[in-house]
Amino acid sequence: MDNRVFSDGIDIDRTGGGPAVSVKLGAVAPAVDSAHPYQSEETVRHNAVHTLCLDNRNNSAGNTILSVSSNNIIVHSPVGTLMTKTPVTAAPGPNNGERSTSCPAESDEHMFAPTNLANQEKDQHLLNSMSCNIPGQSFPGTIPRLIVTCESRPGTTALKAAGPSGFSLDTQPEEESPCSDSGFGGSPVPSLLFRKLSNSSSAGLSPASSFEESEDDLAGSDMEFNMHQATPNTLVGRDEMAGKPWRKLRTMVHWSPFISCKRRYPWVQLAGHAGNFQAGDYGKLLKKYCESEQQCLQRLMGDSLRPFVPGYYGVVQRDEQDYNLMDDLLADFESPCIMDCKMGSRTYLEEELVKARERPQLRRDMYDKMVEVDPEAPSALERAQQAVLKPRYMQWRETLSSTATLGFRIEGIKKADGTCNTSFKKTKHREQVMQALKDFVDGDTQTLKSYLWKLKELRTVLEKSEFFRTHEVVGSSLLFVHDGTGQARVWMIDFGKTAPLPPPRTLDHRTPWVEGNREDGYLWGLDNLMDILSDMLPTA
Ligand SMILES: O=P(O)(O)O[C@H]1[C@H](O)[C@@H](OP(=O)(O)O)[C@H](OP(=O)(O)O)[C@@H](OP(=O)(O)O)[C@H]1O
Ligand SMILES: Nc1ncnc2c1ncn2[C@@H]1O[C@H](COP(=O)(O)OP(=O)(O)O)[C@@H](O)[C@H]1O
Repeated sequence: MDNRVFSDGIDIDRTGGGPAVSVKLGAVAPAVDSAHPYQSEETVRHNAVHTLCLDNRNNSAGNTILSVSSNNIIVHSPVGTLMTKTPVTAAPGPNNGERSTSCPAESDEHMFAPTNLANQEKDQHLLNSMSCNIPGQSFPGTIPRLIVTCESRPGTTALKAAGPSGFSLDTQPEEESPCSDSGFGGSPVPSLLFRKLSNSSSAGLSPASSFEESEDDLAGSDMEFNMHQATPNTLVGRDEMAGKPWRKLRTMVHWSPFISCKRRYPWVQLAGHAGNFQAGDYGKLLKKYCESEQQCLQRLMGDSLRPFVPGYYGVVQRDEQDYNLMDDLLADFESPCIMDCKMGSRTYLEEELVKARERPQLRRDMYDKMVEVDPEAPSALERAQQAVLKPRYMQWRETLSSTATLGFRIEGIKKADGTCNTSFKKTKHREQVMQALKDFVDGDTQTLKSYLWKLKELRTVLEKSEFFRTHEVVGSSLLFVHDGTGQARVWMIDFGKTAPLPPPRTLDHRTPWVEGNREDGYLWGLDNLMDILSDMLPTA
């Protein structure tokens, strides 16, 4: 991770398709799909409190002042809020300072360097009114460890690569993609659709189900486009939408404009960054290249966790953009039900926190997302600045959802009928999570049991995995997929923020996080998730 480049990762793809893919870097051995033997294990309740720690270490940059009230700890600029959009220079990376794409991002387009206030008097008043009032603590010039707010086209693929072990995937001649006539993959797509979905949420094409009100906002025009492009079998048509408030359509799964080449259904992206995925060859997927993810996937192919991650096939290039080529986990399912669960008690890397201290960047987009969910959430200063720092936003998201209290959160669910819901930002309490899970499995006990079984297998393997012991796994999700045939599988996805630890350090993934220990709460979250699933099963 030390070499990681924090770039915006939002290299907007407007083509929706392109010419042949050519392999650029090393590949790895093909994936296996074997199941590990089940080993019975008691569900563990994690009693440790994942405490919210505050750190008052000094910030050498010295250009921020931390204000703390009983409910908020806020970082702000010394005297100003008149914000000037300031381009952010990505830190030089290992590849000649090139910016990597798709990695945990700090979007230049949303960033503002704090500058002087237009109205110093007003802001001085703000600063005064927000001065530290936690007894015995003062935080001059710092960013805390934790900032807490109270609740309130498919193309053809030529594959030719050799991995470090000499394994190679032979070149295939370029050939016509089976998807090329889909009308999806080859069509240019309006850039509007590909704005960064930092609402995390991708396109749902059908009304959100009734877990809770939508919080995000998709412009009507986005929906217009989606609906015109939607295939009838999975997407809800205009008539069906009649009478439904547009609000209900806001947080829908980000529709990725391609059809799975294997089953020929519209591929679904439940969370993550817009424009990150493209169809690969038969049963494969292209995800925008991210160096840290590539390294993880490559290592995982040689780890005991291999059956629980998408098979990885190396880096390929399409339209001058690098991609990681991996299995499409939906490819073997019929009308799959999908759930994305982000694991862990923390969703940002420690290094992001350090960076935010050293080079604070105000985020207008995150402020907007915050206000949309809870207009009361921003502090007075944040309101004045109309922006927040990324860690502050991430921490707010964590405490708003079940991340901080349960060590995981539901990001999105798509059901067999095509309906999607990504409005789980405020799904925090155990009962709310249970309700969402119940809805996901449609009350089917057998599916619940299958998932619990799979999670037990996964936990057993995680507890022994060399990869897992030696990596900080942040922002990674479990992808749950089942269908009407009785298949139910769980995979680990998204390793963009998974970082190797400096040897000989290891993590147990259950110890509560304090800055510096790099613990991520992954297994604590898994314990809790399994405990909830167990509780949902009828007693014998
Ligand atoms: O879920 P919402 O509220 O939309 O917030 C998102 C997620 O936290 C993303 O994390 P993840 O990718 O783990 O889902 C994060 O991406 P990264 O931290 O990966 O960059 C986005 O940061 P920005 O990419 O900086 O916008 C942030 O805006
Ligand atoms: N290998 C895969 N197979 C099928 N779907 C996937 C796969 N990887 C990701 N997805 C879908 O894309 C979404 C976002 O994936 P993720 O890797 O988290 O993207 P990002 O790095 O942009 O956050 C997931 O919620 C899931 O719906």
